Amino acid sequence: MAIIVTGGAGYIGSHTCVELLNAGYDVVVVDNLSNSHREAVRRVEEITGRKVAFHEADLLDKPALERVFREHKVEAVIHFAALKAVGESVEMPLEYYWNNIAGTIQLCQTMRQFGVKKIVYSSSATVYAVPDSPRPLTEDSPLGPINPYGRTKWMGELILRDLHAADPEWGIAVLRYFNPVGAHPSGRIGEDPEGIPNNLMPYITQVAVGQRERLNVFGGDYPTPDGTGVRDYIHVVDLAEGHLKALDKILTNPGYHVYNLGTGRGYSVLEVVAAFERASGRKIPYTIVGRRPGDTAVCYADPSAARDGLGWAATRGIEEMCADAWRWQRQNPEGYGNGE
Ligand SMILES: NC(=O)c1ccc[n+]([C@@H]2O[C@H](COP(=O)([O-])OP(=O)(O)OC[C@H]3O[C@@H](n4cnc5c(N)ncnc54)[C@H](O)[C@@H]3O)[C@@H](O)[C@H]2O)c1
Ligand SMILES: O=c1ccn([C@@H]2O[C@H](COP(=O)(O)OP(=O)(O)O[C@H]3O[C@H](CO)[C@@H](O)[C@H](O)[C@H]3O)[C@@H](O)[C@H]2O)c(=O)[nH]1
Repeated sequence: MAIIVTGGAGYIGSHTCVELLNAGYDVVVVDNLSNSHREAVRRVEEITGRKVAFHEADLLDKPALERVFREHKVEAVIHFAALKAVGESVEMPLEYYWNNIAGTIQLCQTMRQFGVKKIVYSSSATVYAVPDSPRPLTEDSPLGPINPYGRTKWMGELILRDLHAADPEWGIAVLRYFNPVGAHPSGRIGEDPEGIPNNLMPYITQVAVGQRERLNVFGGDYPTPDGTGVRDYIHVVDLAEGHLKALDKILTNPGYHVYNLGTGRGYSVLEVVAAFERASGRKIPYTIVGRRPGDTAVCYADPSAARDGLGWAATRGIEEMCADAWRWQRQNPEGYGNGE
């Protein structure tokens, strides 16, 4: 029996494939490589010493998806495939709704057709409404994403909830990630953003390696201890392990489950910069500039539902996140390169 990983060539998907293979699962990756490289899957095989069944296919290509389900005996699906750039989603809402929503619907239709009713879904802390005052977000905090990308993640959740209400045989785990960072400790797989990174950690690592001159810190006047934004950074390997726990859960206990995956601890931008400097021995020059539109002051998880419901808690701290992000960047200054 195999697990289909959609988006398995991507950042979080590739790390999850490593954990699945190490735990003995057979892994089938479905990815259109729109934001990833075939090389990532080869390196997953190298790290684990196991083979991955790779299908270069788009979730919107129904016959291709059916071929995958026909070829493999599929037990469950972990669904990472999505477009994820907030700014781009504002410019291209139709592409985002089409890819993320139509892709999810078509995947679920095909699953139903082949009698596969277990799915782990990648959601995001971005589905939460901005709280009036900083407090840890629990799964029943008010929802209200403020950009098209966030709305696609939220709509995906609603579709899955309705699916479970209509057919309770479905086992669904919705995982709301906070801020995934870091890389596999081997330094062989990691985050490989195209162009100028939007996110803090890849920007910092590119400054450290000399590809960018200095970091712009977006806002120094937030109501936080040092004035910079606070986020709940989570090591991507902790996140990957959370997916295995979620898979165990739905394989043994159908239902509709929602869990935050975060550490419960927030770090400011300047705290991350300081931790990275300690981990890398490199100085990160920075300038404090204006706030980035759409950013909130503070965002961190209450991770207790995942602890109680999945027996999962993040174990890797900020130093390890920085050390692993740095090793990946240093060993792969061009990411996976310009190849496939
Ligand atoms: N990285 C984050 O900060 C973050 C935070 C919260 C949630 N998420 C969610 O986690 C998931 C994985 O994110 P990631 O950071 O690994 O992104 P990523 O871009 O590295 O991975 C997504 C993968 O999906 C593939 N893909 C996209 N559309 C596809 C389609 N229609 N058919 C087949 N493949 C397709 C891409 O080629 C890519 O390999 C996404 O659903 C994202 O929304 C990410
Ligand atoms: O060059 C940069 C980049 C970021 N930041 C700050 O660093 C923090 C983290 O920013 P970033 O890494 O972009 O993460 P978020 O803005 O928290 O958004 C991420 O986390 C959300 C919640 O999971 C997801 O929805 C988004 O897709 C994902 O980009 C924020 O305070 C930013 O203002 C900077 O100061 N300079």
